[in-house]
Amino acid sequence: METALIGCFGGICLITIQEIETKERSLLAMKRAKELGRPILMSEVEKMNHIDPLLFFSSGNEHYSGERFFWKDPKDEFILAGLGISKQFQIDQSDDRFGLIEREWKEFLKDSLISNPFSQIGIGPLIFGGFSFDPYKEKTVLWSKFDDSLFYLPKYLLSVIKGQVYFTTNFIFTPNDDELLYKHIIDERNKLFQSLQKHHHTALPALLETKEISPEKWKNTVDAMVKELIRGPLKKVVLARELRLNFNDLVASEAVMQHLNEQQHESFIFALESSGDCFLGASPERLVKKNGTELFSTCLAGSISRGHTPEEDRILGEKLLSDQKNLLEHQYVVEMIKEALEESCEEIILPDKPQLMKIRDIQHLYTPVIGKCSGDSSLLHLVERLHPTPALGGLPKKEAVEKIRQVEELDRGFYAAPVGWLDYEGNGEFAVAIRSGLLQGKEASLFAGCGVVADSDSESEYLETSLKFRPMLRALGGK
Ligand SMILES: C=C(O[C@@H]1C=C(C(=O)O)C=C[C@H]1O)C(=O)O
Ligand SMILES: [Mg+2]
Repeated sequence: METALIGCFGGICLITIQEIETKERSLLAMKRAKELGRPILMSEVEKMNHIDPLLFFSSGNEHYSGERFFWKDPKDEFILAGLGISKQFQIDQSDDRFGLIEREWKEFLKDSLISNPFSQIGIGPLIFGGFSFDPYKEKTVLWSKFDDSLFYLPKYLLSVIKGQVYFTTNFIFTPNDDELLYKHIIDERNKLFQSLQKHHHTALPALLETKEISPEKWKNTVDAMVKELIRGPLKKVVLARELRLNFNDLVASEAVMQHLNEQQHESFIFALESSGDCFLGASPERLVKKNGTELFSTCLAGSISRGHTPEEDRILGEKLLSDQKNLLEHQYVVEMIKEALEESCEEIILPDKPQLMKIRDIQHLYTPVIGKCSGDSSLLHLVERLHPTPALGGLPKKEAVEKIRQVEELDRGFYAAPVGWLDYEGNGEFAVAIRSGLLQGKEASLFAGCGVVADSDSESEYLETSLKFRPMLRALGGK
């Protein structure tokens, strides 16, 4: 769509054809809201010149602080940055939280006016958010700003897809709104564009203290778990722990995002703000992506450190590829993901042996999965079937989650759970929120876990979790 200028005088552009269309559409949306007696969404997509998505995210620090999200895929081909909350979707403890989010989103989209002339997924109205790992785990104050399921439709969405920039504005008209709302939104949007001209650079405060939460107790829990796994019937349980960090000033999410973006090229980079806190991370693990009838998932489990030299690194990789304990840890994940996807897929492509995924601080066993599903398969239903895979929960799934609920000291919140987006056409992508942390003012919590099997040794599992803290720790100025 062209943004044709009708009149520009002395650098001030008065009105565009696009604005006239927007105004007409907004009058229609207001009329519809009054007739139907409920809120109506009007969403518009425009093509833009290049805007740095992190700059866009940062530019929201004044007016949209606490209402921002960010998402980038490992290939840098798909980036989303959202500012402001047009509509929030949240659900507390429920057995049907995935289905409820999906139904509420579909219901909300009914009768909406969407102007999107581009055939591209990830533009136009979409919700971004995540789920807690286990809604039945006793809540602590740590995650008080996040509900068990929390998504929002942003007011403004920047999508950078294979270098092309799209800008979506989402307006909601209620039966009581009049033209003033339209004017207000246009003013607000103009202010947002003006703020993009400014340079936003936020430095990180100094890290004063890094505290491991009960490491000895954690190792004892792993030892006890190993004994239980030897007895059966549980085969694998993932146990996680926490680091708590203190800084001399407030930690701005954009400063951490900047570092993650520079330091973690091979990962999904995500951030979700909620009421002043921010959950963010750099995860190498895709849970599921849906693009039309194509599905993509990842089996990722089994880990070893990187070498100091290329030769040492190669030897470590070879060792991982033939290590029975790690291969078993991985195989459990492959079997479960295959079974979960088979229900919705006509065809699944899955290599019979894992390969290596090498990322900055660690290498993993990795099996990519591709599936072909029927067109009406729902992404959130797939997320529900998959979460948690034995890479984050264990095997059997239900018993492992119950065991974690019972023995793990940590309140996982959104850690190790699905985080991602769902658009108005049912396409989207979810990553597993690992290598992540929660920013809370002058403090932060980091999370890391590992797959415990009958063959596990608590000291090496402890060291494995230490490697997994590194990406977030480095991004926060620690070692
Ligand atoms: C649980 C985490 O990572 C998961 C556990 C792995 C393992 O135990 O080998 C490997 C990759 C992830 O699926 C984490 O990073 O916190
Ligand atoms: Mg492991």
